[in-house]
This record gives sequence, C-alpha cells and structure tokens, in this order.
Amino acid sequence: MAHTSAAQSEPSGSAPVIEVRMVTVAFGGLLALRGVDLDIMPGERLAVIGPNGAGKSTLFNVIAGDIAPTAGKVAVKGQDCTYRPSRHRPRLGVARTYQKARTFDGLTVRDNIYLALAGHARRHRALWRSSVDARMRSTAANVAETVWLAGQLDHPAGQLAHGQKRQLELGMAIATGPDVMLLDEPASGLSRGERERLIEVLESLAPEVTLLLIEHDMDVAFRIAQRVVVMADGETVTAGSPAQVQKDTNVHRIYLGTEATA
Ligand SMILES: Nc1ncnc2c1ncn2[C@@H]1O[C@H](COP(=O)(O)OP(=O)(O)OP(=O)(O)O)[C@@H](O)[C@H]1O
Repeated sequence: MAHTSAAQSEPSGSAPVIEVRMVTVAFGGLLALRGVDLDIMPGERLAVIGPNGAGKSTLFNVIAGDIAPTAGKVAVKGQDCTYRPSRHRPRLGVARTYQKARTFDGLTVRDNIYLALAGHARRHRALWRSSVDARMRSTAANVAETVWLAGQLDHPAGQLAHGQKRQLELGMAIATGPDVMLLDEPASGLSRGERERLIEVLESLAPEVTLLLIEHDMDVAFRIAQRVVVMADGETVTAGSPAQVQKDTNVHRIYLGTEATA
C-alpha cells in the first residue's frame, strides 16, 4: 500500500499545474489533513474519493483557497498560493463549482453566464464595446447549449431544477475558459439522465483542461478520471487508474466494502 507519495503523478516531463506539499489542516485538536502531497499535471483528470470524513472537502478547499492550511504549501502553476484567498484563483485560470450551486436566481440563464464572462473579460481588460457585448451574449448562448440549457436561456435561474442549476454553474465555470476546473461533487443530487449529461459535458472539455473533482458517485468518478486518489483519515491512501483502484483490496476494505468487486 502506498501512502502520501501514492498521490504523486508519474514523471511526465512537464511541471504540475497544482502542487500540494505536506499539507496539514487542524480544526482545533482534529487533524483533517495529515501531511498530504499531491501533484496534478496539466490536462489531467483526477478524482479524489474516500469515505465520509476522509478529508476530501478540506483538501479541495485548501486547493481552491477557501481554507488556509495549518502547515504545508499549495502552488498553482508554480506560484505559491498557500495563503492566497480563493478570489485570486481565477487570475491563474482556475474555476470552481460548489456543492450548492451559486447562481443569481433573479437573473436569466443567459445573464448568469454573461456575468461570468464579463467578470473574466474585465480581468483581461477587454473593452466595453457593443461588439464585445454581442460576442459575449452569443458566447453565453453557446455555453448554455454546451450544458444542455439552450431551452432555458431566458428562464430565471431561480426557476431551474436542482440539476439544471448545477449545469448552469458548470457553464459559468466553463465560460471563463479555465485551464483548471475544481468540481465539488458535481454529480450530487443529479438524476441518472443528468449524470450522463454531466459526464458528456466533462468529456467534451478540451483535453488540455485540468480537472479535479471530489465525488461520492463512483460511476462518475471512475468514468471521468484518468487517476483516482483515495483518501482516508486525512491521508492519501492510494492512487491509480480507475481500474487499479477498483481492484485494490485495501480500497475495498476502507471504502467500498469487502464485497465490492473489481
Ligand atoms: N470547519 C470544520 N470544523 C471542524 N471540523 C471540521 C471542519 N470541516 C471538516 N471538519 C472535520 O474534518 C474531517 C474531514 O472532513 P471533510 O469534510 O474534509 O471530509 P470529507 O472526506 O469531505 O467528508 P464527506 O464525504 O462527508 O464530505 C471530518 O472529521 C470533519 O468532521
């Protein structure tokens, strides 16, 4: 069984887009993360799984900049971001989604996506011209189509079903053209059909987009990820391809249950 080093990628010649080094997070006397190491390579599709309380959300939030670690280091594209709050991540091409979608309920689907685009354009000093506005409106419509919301373009976000709201949030993240997407349980609360759509959308992302997801839904995690990191008790227990992780008897013991089959 490998320990923290199991979450290191195979050497591939390029630098990791995200580096997590010996990250520890203590909540009072409780160690939620115990010296976690993780490298995520550009274009990699990585899922972090593990039983309740394993430390997945804490690790995710440290990477996203929502929790500052008690010890250790986080770098994005080689820049030390350990104590940089989450609002700095988009400047580095990092977008994230939340378990509970954060959309503007009074605004339409189009305007939610437009706002995400506008925020990104401002960062890149785009000019506020009518041609830019028209282009962003058209891009918003294209993004809505990508996330299966073309028919709801002019519906207020507040009227969308849970799954559609999550699709919208995913669209808002995709709209910014991120290099790295951090997805917090993207399949949570989705119907079977919506999960299939989610998988289709994620599979349609450009291959250079790096994807990190924490996910309880094994089907989604194993179908999207090239590499799966298994956490338990604040540590990375093992990592490998979905096929390797499904066969790992230690994973069965700590997470899937001994009756699980590969
Ligand atoms: N803000 C907090 N204050 C105190 N303890 C916390 C806090 N956040 C998480 N914890 C504890 O840290 C440990 C790891 O929690 P975390 O949410 O990271 O696990 P998880 O793997 O994401 O679990 P789940 O799958 O249930 O969401 C748990 O014991 C949890 O109770």
